[in-house]
Formats: sequence, C-alpha cells, structure tokens
Amino acid sequence: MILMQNVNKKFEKDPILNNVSLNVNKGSIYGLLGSNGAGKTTLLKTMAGIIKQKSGTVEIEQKPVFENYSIKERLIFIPDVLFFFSQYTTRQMANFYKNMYPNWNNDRFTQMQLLLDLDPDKKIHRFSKGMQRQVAFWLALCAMPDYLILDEPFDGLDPVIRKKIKSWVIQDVADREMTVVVSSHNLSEVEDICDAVGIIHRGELLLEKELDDLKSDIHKVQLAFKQEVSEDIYQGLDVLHKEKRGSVHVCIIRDDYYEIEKQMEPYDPVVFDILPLTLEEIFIYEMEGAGYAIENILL
Ligand SMILES: Nc1ncnc2c1ncn2[C@@H]1O[C@H](COP(=O)(O)OP(=O)(O)OP(=O)(O)O)[C@@H](O)[C@H]1O
Repeated sequence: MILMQNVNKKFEKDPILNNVSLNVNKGSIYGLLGSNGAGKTTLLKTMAGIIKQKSGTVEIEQKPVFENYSIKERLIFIPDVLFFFSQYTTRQMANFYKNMYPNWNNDRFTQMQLLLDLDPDKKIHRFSKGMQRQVAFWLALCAMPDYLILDEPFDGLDPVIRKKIKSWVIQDVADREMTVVVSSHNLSEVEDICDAVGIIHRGELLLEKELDDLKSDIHKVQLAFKQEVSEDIYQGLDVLHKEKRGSVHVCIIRDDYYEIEKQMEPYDPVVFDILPLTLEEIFIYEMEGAGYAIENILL
C-alpha cells in the first residue's frame, strides 16, 4: 500500500504540491489525472522516493520511501522522458537491472523479446521513440516490481503495442498483486485499466475515487411527461445536474437505480430511460459538484 499524507513540495519558493494526501491499495491500478503543470510528475517522483517532500509523509508498506533501498529494489518508475545509459543495448541495460533488482526474471526477458520483436543487441538510442518506450516496459516488467509507477506511459506507443503492454500490466496485477500508479492527461486513456482515480489541479488533489463505486451509483436519466411537472419529482434524490431539451428532462442523479425508478413511477413518465455514464461524464459532473469546470482541468 502507498500512503501519502499532507505532502507539500516546493521548487525554490514555488509551491508545487499542496497538502496532498492519497492512498493506493495493494494490487490496484491508480490513475493520476491532471492538466499540464498540475504536479503529476512531481507527485510521482515524490512517491517513488526520487525527490523529497518538504513536509508530510510518503510511505510504502508503512515505511518512508525516500532513501529506502529495500523498497526501491521492488519499485520501478518509468518517467515521461526516458533515460538509458548512452551507447547501451537493451541486453546491457538488462544486465544492469539484474544487479539492481533481485527479482529480475531472465526467462521473461527472453519471452518478451519474441513478443515485442525488438533486437536486444541494438543500441537503444537507435530505436524510435515508441520502441524506446517498449524497451522501458520490457526492462521494468522483467524486474518483477511490486510497485510500478508510470508517468504518461503510453505516449508514443501504437494501439497494438499499447494494448499488449496494458494487458501485461493487468496480468501482473492479477497474478502477483503488483501495485500500479499511472499518470495521464486523458481519462479515456486510463479508464479501462484503473480501479481508482485521483485528479490533481494546481498541486492539489481535488478528488480521489474508486471507479466501481462511482459507476454503480450515478446515472443519466431522461424523462418526459404528458403534463408539466414541478421540481417535486426530484425530491429526495441527489441531482448533480439537470437541464431541459425540448420536452425531455435530462438529469444526472447520484442514487441507486431502483430508488430513481421508484421515485419517478408515480408521475407516469412517457419517456423514462436510465442510462450509464462514461467515466468522463461522471468526472465532469463530480467536478462540477465540487465547483470546478473539468474542461479547464482535463479535457
Ligand atoms: N525541477 C524543477 N524546478 C522548478 N520547477 C519545477 C521543476 N519541476 C517541475 N517544476 C514546476 O512544477 C510544476 C508542476 O510540474 P510537473 O512536471 O509536476 O507537472 P505535470 O502535471 O507532470 O505536467 P505535464 O503534464 O506537463 O508533464 C510546474 O509549474 C513546473 O514548472
């Protein structure tokens, strides 16, 4: 489990992280979302123990991460700007990783070579940007980390490789409870793999939610009635947003499906549809409820 509590970080005098607290459960995939400059990279580097917070605590398995060698040999951070030793081939990097990470798996290195179709003896800097990213995942996953922290990991990967790598990550989460944190600007990019999502804006964590809770609990409802109806129809329901499109009422309600049905039935609607929301829609309304326009933060 990764736990950050009241973390503050400044660069010179500029506050970059403001009182950030977050919680990543073991064996889960946590999506960290935010616009350019929101503080995602700074937060991930702090979480990975690469930089030190000014105040607050950053712990993995209840131990501080910074300068903690026993945690770091089980944790891999793939940065948004990749780093490899110049002139090194993937095989040479693999030898370096073998010494750094005690759980290194050589058989896996050979198996993945076939699946990725990359030459391990070619100098990495001669690969394309997307291929270098594949090398980063290849090495990271062969190190068998318990914690994988990924900063904008899928940028530059083609859709086929992206799918393949996502499935390997998910497999490791399922098979051996690897814990993953992944940052992105794009909700739809991480929606299919995450169990929980946090949104950071100007160094503050605005929202942190488990996706299952969100999805089962929020609905788009379309209603039309023979006669005019008053606002009473919504009484007792948690309505996040409502608008009228012609004669159709469209509203977003955070409530149980059956509760909504029970409430509306006495008004005998001629149109009554309860629809699920996409994750992007859910966040738009959640953030609207918190007083933020998500368009300025993510879209
Ligand atoms: N080494 C540094 N020195 C000074 N300021 C920095 C440094 N690194 C980051 N910052 C500042 O911290 C803020 C947050 O940057 P950060 O890279 O964490 O954001 P981000 O959410 O990852 O952005 P992006 O999506 O653009 O990569 C920015 O205002 C940036 O200018």
